[in-house]
Amino acid sequence: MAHALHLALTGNIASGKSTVAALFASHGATIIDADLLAREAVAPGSPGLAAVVAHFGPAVLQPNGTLDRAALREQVFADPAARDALNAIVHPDVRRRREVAVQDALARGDQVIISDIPLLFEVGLEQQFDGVILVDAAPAVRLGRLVRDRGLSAEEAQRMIDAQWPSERKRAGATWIIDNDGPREALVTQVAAVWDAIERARR
Ligand SMILES: CC(C)(COP(=O)(O)OP(=O)(O)OC[C@H]1O[C@@H](n2cnc3c(N)ncnc32)[C@H](O)[C@@H]1O)[C@@H](O)C(=O)NCCC(=O)NCCS
Ligand SMILES: Nc1ncnc2c1ncn2[C@@H]1O[C@H](COP(=O)(O)OP(=O)(O)OP(=O)(O)O)[C@@H](O)[C@H]1O
Repeated sequence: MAHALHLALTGNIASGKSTVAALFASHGATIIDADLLAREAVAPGSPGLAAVVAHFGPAVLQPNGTLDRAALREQVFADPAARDALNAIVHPDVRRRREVAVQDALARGDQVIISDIPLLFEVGLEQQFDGVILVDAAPAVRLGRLVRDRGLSAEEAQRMIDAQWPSERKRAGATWIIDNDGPREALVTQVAAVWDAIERARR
């Protein structure tokens, strides 16, 4: 009988994970997005936000009480110790939220659950999944997207790229690899091929 699978989707910043996740969703996958869970963990009024302000100071708050993401980003990508401190505040909560979301999906009878986890390998979570889908693109391509689509300076974009493992190391640990250096259209066929392989693995 077919059984449910819980897969991880990962890839370095601006590789195209969210774009690929949307394509998997159109095939029927349930997507659990760690970046979204990380935002919930520091929502206004949350203990997570209070912990961030206690550590980083009130300068990371906007006048309306929400997190000033750009201000925090500048601090954490300039300093590995600051990044570790932020990760230690946010990651345990993200993990709890993901476990709840996975249990909810399984209880609904969802058959293909894909957790989008940017830092899967850095954090060492890859063994917890039935398979790992890696989205990859060359650093220069990703840098271009960060500058073009997110309005970052080249220096800040490079610091974010440098805060993650090089993709060679991630490719070695992936079950399936989707290359996204080319046009968006090239993703459709690659995602369909991985989806077929997932369906075969469920049987
Ligand atoms: C530093 C923050 C405030 C910057 O917010 P911003 O809106 O600019 O970016 P966003 O959250 O959309 O993240 C964009 C990408 O940055 C990269 N990134 C984010 N945090 C980290 C980190 N701690 N280490 C390495 N890369 C990271 C990921 O590739 C992520 O997809 C935010 O990224 C954050 O709270 N990070 C800590 C939580 C975390 O680790 N998130 C990543 C997955 S759980
Ligand atoms: N093949 C492509 N060609 C051009 N632009 C692309 C392509 N794939 C994705 N993009 C764009 O690049 C940016 C990053 O893509 P996306 O948000 O899917 O990546 P991500 O890996 O989820 O990023 P992040 O790590 O920042 O969350 C987006 O603006 C997206 O529209």
